[in-house]
Amino acid sequence: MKLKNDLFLRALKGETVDRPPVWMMRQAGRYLPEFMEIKKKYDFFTRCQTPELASEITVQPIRRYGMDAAILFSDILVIPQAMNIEVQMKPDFGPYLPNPVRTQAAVDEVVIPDVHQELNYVMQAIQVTKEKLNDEIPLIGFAGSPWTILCYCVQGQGSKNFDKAKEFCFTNPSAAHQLLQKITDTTIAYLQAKVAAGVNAVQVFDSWGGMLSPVDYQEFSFQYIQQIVAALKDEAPVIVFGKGCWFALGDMAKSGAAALGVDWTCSARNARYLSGGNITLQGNFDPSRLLSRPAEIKRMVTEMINAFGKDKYIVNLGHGILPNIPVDNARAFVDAVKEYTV
Ligand SMILES: Cc1c2[nH]c(c1CCC(=O)O)Cc1[nH]c(c(CCC(=O)O)c1C)Cc1[nH]c(c(CCC(=O)O)c1C)Cc1[nH]c(c(C)c1CCC(=O)O)C2
Repeated sequence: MKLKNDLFLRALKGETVDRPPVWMMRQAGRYLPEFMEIKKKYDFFTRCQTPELASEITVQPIRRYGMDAAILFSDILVIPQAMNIEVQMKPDFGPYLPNPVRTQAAVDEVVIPDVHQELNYVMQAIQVTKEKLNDEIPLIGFAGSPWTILCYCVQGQGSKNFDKAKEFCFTNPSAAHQLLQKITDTTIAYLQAKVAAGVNAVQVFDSWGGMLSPVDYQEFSFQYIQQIVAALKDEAPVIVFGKGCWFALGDMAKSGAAALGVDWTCSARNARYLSGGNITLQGNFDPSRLLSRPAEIKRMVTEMINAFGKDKYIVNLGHGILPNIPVDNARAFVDAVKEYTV
C-alpha cells in the first residue's frame, strides 16, 4: 500500500526531496502531557504489552505535531525479557534486572525464544498502529544492538560506564560472545517478525556503543550489528544509530544499512566525510538544545539542514528527547523542518 507521505522512505532510498523528513528519537514519551495521563494509569510493561495502549502512545506525537514517521512505543528490553531474563522498570530509577547474567552457567540459562509467541503482543501493537496511521506515514520498528542489550543484562541496571558489562566481556569473552550471539539470533527473528507485521523500516539503537574503544567496538558490537543488517536489509531499510560511535561510521556505511544515526558531538561535515559521503544520515540536534527559545531552535534546525544538505538526510535529535522539553519547543523543531525551503 502506497503511503500518503513517503518522504522518510524516499530519504532512506537517497532520492531527491523538497525538504528532509523529520521525526524524534523517543518521540512517544514523557514530555507529552497526553502520555503522562496514560502513564499515571498503567505501569510500563502494561503499556508495552497492551496493543491498544502501545498504539495510542505511538500516534500521540503524530497527532500533535505531524512528524513524517512514527516509532512504535515499546522498549529495547522486551528482548531480554523474552529470553528468560527478568526485567523490571522501576519508577524514578529505570531498568532493573535482579538476576544479572555474569557467569557461563547464567549464559546457558538464557533462551532463544519463539518471538512470534513471546513477543506476539508487539506484532499485534504494530497491526493496531498501522490501522490508526491509516497509510498516512511510515512506522518504524526498533531493537537495541546486541552490545547495548548485553550492557543491561550484565550490569543489571543503567550505568555511567557499564563497568561490570565490560569486565564480563574482557575476562570471559567466550561466554560474552555466546550471549551476544543469542541476543543477535533473537533480534534478527524479532525484527523480521516486525517487518512481516507491517513496520516500514527498522532502527538498531547502539546506545552504549560509544563506551567501547574502536577495537573493542569491532569485537563486541559491530560484528553483531553487521549480522542484523545483513539479515534484514533485503526486507526493510535499516537505520543504525550508535551513540558516540563516530569512529565506526565508515564500517557502518559499508554494512548494507540504508542510513546512519549521528549524535551531536560529530559535525555534519565530519559525519559526511567519515561515512563516505553517499549514505543517508540521520540526526543530530543536541536534545538539550530543545530547551532554547523556539525562535532559536528554528534558526539552528535550518542551519543543521544546510550543513547536512536536504537530500540523503533525515532530521532528528542526536539522542532521545528529554522529559523536561516544553511542548512548544518540540513543535518548533518539527515546524522548522516543514517550513524549510532551499
Ligand atoms: C537504552 C534504551 C532503553 N530503551 C530504549 C533505548 C535506546 C534508545 C536510547 O538510548 O534512548 C528505546 C526506547 N524506549 C522507549 C522507546 C519508545 C519509542 C520512541 O518514542 O522512540 C524507545 C525507542 C520507551 C520508553 N522506555 C522507557 C521510558 C520511560 C519510562 C516510562 O515511560 O515509564 C519510555 C517512554 C524506560 C527506559 N528504557 C530504557 C531506559 C534506560 C529507560 C529509563 C530511562 C529513560 O526513561 O530514559 C532502555
